[in-house]
Amino acid sequence: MFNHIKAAIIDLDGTMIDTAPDFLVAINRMREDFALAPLTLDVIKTMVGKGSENLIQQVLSLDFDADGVAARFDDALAAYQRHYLAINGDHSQLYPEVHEGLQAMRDLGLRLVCVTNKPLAFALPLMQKKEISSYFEQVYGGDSFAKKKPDPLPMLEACQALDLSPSQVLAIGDSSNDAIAARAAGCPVLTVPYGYNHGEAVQNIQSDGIVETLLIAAQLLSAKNSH
Ligand SMILES: O=C(O)COP(=O)(O)O
Ligand SMILES: [Mg+2]
Repeated sequence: MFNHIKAAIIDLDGTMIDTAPDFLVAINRMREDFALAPLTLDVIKTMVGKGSENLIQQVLSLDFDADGVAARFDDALAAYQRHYLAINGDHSQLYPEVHEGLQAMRDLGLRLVCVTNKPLAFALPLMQKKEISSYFEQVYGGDSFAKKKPDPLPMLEACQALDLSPSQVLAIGDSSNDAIAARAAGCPVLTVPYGYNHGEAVQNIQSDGIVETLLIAAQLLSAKNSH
């Protein structure tokens, strides 16, 4: 299955960086602005993965009905974005073996692209700050295309920009979003078990395997490529 892999599309939040603590601070500052009680990290983790708009929708829905959410949505999103940009990366860290895994993939000759549902204006400075930008030839955010993961569009656009067929491009992510998007695009996909999967067990994700770290993913690729 991994014999012809030429590139990898790697997810950001929950796959390379444990950003839930950043989300927690930004969301709770926004909630404070609206005189709402703070949320816990465990609750935030179930809400991350489908982009900022979806996150704000879920957060407001805890306290307001559909009309109440709609009335506050624009102001809440703007407040959240302001708070997030002010602390972006301060409370988050790389998962174990991310540098090693990315370097091992580059050493195998793989081209690397990041496809995240995070807005590009958050993703780019965060990746710079955590010193992983240089591994990637391109980064696409949740606002780079007309649709986000789990729609296959971002994966298809990334493959087209690489000038590779989806079967030559391995996706690696932490959530069902990544796997659904990858499979619909025709990319093989691996799952890391330590991220955020909307509060669902990672074993329920329809993927081609679970890899404990990005370094294990690279080792799997090198083992398959040598046969
Ligand atoms: O910002 C999000 O909703 C999650 O982004 P991800 O696609 O990098 O997991
Ligand atoms: Mg993710």
